[in-house]
Order: sequence, then C-alpha cells, then structure tokens
Amino acid sequence: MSDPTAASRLAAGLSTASVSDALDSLGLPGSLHGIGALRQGQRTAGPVFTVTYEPVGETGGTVGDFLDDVPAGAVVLIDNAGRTDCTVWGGIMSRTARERGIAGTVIHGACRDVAVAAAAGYPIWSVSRFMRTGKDRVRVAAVQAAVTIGGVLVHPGDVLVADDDGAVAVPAGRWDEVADIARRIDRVEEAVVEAVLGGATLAEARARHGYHSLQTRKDPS
Ligand SMILES: O=C([O-])CC(=O)C(=O)O
Ligand SMILES: [Mg+2]
Repeated sequence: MSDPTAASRLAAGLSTASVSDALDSLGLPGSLHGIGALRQGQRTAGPVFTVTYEPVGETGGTVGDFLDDVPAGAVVLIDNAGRTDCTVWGGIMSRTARERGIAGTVIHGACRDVAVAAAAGYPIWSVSRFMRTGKDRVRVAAVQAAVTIGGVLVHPGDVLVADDDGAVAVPAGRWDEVADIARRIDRVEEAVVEAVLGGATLAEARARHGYHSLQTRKDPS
C-alpha cells in the first residue's frame, strides 16, 4: 500500500479483533503477540516503515536517526528483538513524529518518556516501557527491510492496524480482501448482538449468524 492516507482511510472503523479474525479465516499470520497499547483509546493504521536494531558493545550506538526518512502517514515498526532492558524510542522522537504527521509507532522492545508521548497525543504500542536509554546499547542495523516479530514476517509497506487490543500487520497485497472480510465479520457480530437485544438467547443468536466459524479457515475454493 503506497498511499499512507488510503491505508488509514480504508481501516477506519476496523478493529484489530476483526482484522485478526479475517486473517485467521485466510490462514494468514499477522497478530503481533506481546505488543500492547501504551494508553487506551488510541488507534492508528497505515503502511509500515520498518526499522531493525542490533546490540552494540560499550559505546557508539544510538536511537532514532532514521526518523527524518519516515513519510507522513506511515506507522513505524521497530524490531529490537523484544529487548526490554533499554529503549529504542523516547519523547523527542514522539514530538518529532507528531509534528511530521507520522501515524504511530509499534515497538518489539521498550520506549520511554511516555508522559511526553501522551501530552503530544502520539500513539505508541510496545512490549514495555523503561527509562534506560538504548544510546550506547543498540544501533540501527537496517531500515525498510523485512522484519520478523514473534514469528510474523512483516514487509515495508504492509498495512499495520493498531488499537486498544494491540497491533496486527496485513500483507499489502491482501489488504483489500482482509478488510472486506473484517467488515463482514463486524456486520455479523453486530447482528448477533441485535438478535440478543431482541430477545434471542446468545446460543440462538450465534447459531443463526454462524458466529463460531467466522474466523475458521475456509477451504480454498
Ligand atoms: O533514548 C531514547 O530512548 C530517546 C529519547 O529519550 C528521546 O527521544 O527523547
Ligand atoms: Mg528522551
């Protein structure tokens, strides 16, 4: 997906839960396990800009020097191998990213200065928060290269959707199909609730609308 605003427009209103169920129904991975929202009520969507970090010895590494190259509307996806004993994101970066119109940051690792991100209204998802800097501990090894987060392979330009439940990545070439299925799942789930509100038992409502197999992998036709 090359147009960042198109991605966030298409994902408008789609929850990560529905996108994840849609991926399940297609037998595709994408849910980024272990990464959670820094604050509740934040959501974003956009094409991924990938960053890979690696450890350094005593000195020489730093964090964040790639940020000038991230286009507006992109979601920064940082692979620091799940490392939580030092940061790869902080407040200067949050304020800069906000100013540049970057859509959010998802970190397989840790961030700091979370109050600054909150005050700036900049959305972050991470494994954890911790105050010790990654400067002199890690360095950028690659940008815009494929990353593997918890077994999920993510390419630059794939669509990232993130909300209160976490973050999920969808291969760019499957986005339209996944979004269509996710919207259909949303409609069916709404119909289940309406049936219950109309007096049906939950079991009846779920059976009537095929709830149990919404996410079940369908045989390729
Ligand atoms: O060392 C870091 O994590 C970066 C940092 O604090 C900032 O950007 O303000
Ligand atoms: Mg800082």
